[in-house]
Amino acid sequence: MSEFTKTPGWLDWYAGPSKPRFQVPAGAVDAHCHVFGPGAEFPYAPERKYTPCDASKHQLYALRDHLGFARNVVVQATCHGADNRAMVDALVHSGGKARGVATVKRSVSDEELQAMHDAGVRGVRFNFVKRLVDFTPKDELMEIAARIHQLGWHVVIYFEAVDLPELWDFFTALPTTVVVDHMGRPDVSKPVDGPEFELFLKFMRQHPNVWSKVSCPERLSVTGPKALNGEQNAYTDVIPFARRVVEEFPDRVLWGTDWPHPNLKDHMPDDGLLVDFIPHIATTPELQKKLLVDNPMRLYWPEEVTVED
Ligand SMILES: O=C(O)c1cc(C(=O)O)oc(=O)c1
Repeated sequence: MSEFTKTPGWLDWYAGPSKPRFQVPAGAVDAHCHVFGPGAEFPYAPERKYTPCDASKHQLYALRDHLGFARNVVVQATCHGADNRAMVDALVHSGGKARGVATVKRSVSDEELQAMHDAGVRGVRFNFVKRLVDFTPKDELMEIAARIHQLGWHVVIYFEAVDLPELWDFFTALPTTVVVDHMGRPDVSKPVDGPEFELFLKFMRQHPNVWSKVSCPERLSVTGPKALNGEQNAYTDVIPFARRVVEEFPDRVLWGTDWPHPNLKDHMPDDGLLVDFIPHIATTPELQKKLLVDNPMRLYWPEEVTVED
């Protein structure tokens, strides 16, 4: 038994998800998901802002198989702080089918970085969402970015759309590939061609090293409908935003389930129905293959990608 008590109101991940109607292409990668603990084996960090339910690597890999994915990218969840043991353990037990994104502090040693590299870590995550993490000075983050750049890793950034103007100079100074979580969390009640989302598109347009995950419609949607009870047209208000990014930057987009969906307050989606959301935002087989196979393979398993002339 874990000694941890879940945050009040915590929603557990959806047990018994439906089988997706949309069949993902062969070799598809769920490029954004997490493990939580289990807390008894990998304790949650003292500085965490929430205490989740457990969500183990075995449960994650069972979901991968059920949904038809071939691989995962396991992103360090903030409830584990900079203690990457649960994430690294998941990579090590994936049979080479998972790579990871870590959270590190300035004090991390070169040996620790190399050990994480050997386990399959290929990026670090910088989080600017105030409800999730305490502030880290930008000079510390820039120092980390310079170090992990030498390992060929990239930086994943998580921020809210309203904070992009203030973070712009820092983001555009990063020396690595930069991957934005969940499209920079647009307010989808605002127009897709309005100034806020236009700034995000400009960020990607002007900086070819910037990629975006077109994930988390369940987090961004205001009007729904929710991916529950067989709903095949879920989260319609998010579709124009995600489709816009996929169509303008087809070679720089990634998709992930975000399982086990930390901090959802309203509902917990059926992950099978989340997969059925994909063809609404990547509308052709070509776009789907780039989103789900070619792009994540290029970023996370480049040694397996053969370059075509
Ligand atoms: O919006 C969130 O609450 C959230 C949290 C985390 C995390 O705690 O790592 O990761 C995500 O991708 C999203």
